[in-house]
Amino acid sequence: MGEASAANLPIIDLLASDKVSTAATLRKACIDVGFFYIVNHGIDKELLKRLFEESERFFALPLEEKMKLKRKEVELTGYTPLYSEKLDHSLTTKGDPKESINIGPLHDSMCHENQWPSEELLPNWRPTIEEYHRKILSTGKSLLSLLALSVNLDEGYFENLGALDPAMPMLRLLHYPGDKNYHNEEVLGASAHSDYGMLTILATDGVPGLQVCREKDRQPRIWQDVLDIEGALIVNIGDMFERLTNCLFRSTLHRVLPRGTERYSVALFLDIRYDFTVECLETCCSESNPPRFPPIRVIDYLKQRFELAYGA
Ligand SMILES: O=C(O)CCC(=O)C(=O)O
Ligand SMILES: [Fe+2]
Repeated sequence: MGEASAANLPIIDLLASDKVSTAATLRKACIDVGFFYIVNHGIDKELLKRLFEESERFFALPLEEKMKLKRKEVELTGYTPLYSEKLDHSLTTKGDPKESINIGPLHDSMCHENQWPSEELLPNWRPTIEEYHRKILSTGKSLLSLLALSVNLDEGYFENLGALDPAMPMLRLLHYPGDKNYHNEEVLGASAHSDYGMLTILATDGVPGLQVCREKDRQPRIWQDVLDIEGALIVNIGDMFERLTNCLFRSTLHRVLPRGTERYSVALFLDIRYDFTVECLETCCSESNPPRFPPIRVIDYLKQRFELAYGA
């Protein structure tokens, strides 16, 4: 595996005063690569530090403790042990060398029942995770307003439609233990995939590994490193948003390449109300560019995707 070049992703300032110009930069970023950094995102350094400390504490628990929170067959929430998930179904390897825990929406939800480690073992875990969950959801909602602007819709478009009532945020804490077989092309921390939902906001501990491939159909694939920028979070457009924009915005292929170093990351996968029907945005289609996909309910779409990933 040769050295990869840096992806040099654009930076979006969420507090910039000129929203129109920010939306234009965002539009270009989403059309070009579907990946970008955000700064002034409302999450302070101190919270991120606590979040990563709690994440380390959880993954350091004995497997037996973690397995008490194991993701149940029909649920998306809970703990997924090493090698249980394979993001690239074309691979013949046994699964990705990573473990994770998913925490679903904090509001009452019929769809997801959250499982928390015992307070005795990890007293600060739940309050820290809940604080981050709430704040990053709020960041995600600001970003959705900006994305609406960037496709020439009203800032309040998704909110006014009721699509965020409630929004469906899924927080995922990930741990890559640092695989000894990292020289093997097939053993990747997270194999090549695009994300399913609307958008993903990622915080990492700064350990490199994330890579993007701008042209998924080109062979051989060219991978670029997404380097850490102090204070910035990484955002990517998911397949559902790509679908909403009739493929104007890109849901870009990415992967995590293990470098033999332990790595932690926390991803927020933001989705809209599950019973909502997604169809092409009116500003993204025309007579000469008709919708490429039929309308589909969010829940039906996500189910299809998760069944493939978990081999359910
Ligand atoms: O850990 C990372 O940096 C990325 C994880 C990821 O792409 C995912 O879980 O979808
Ligand atoms: Fe991903």
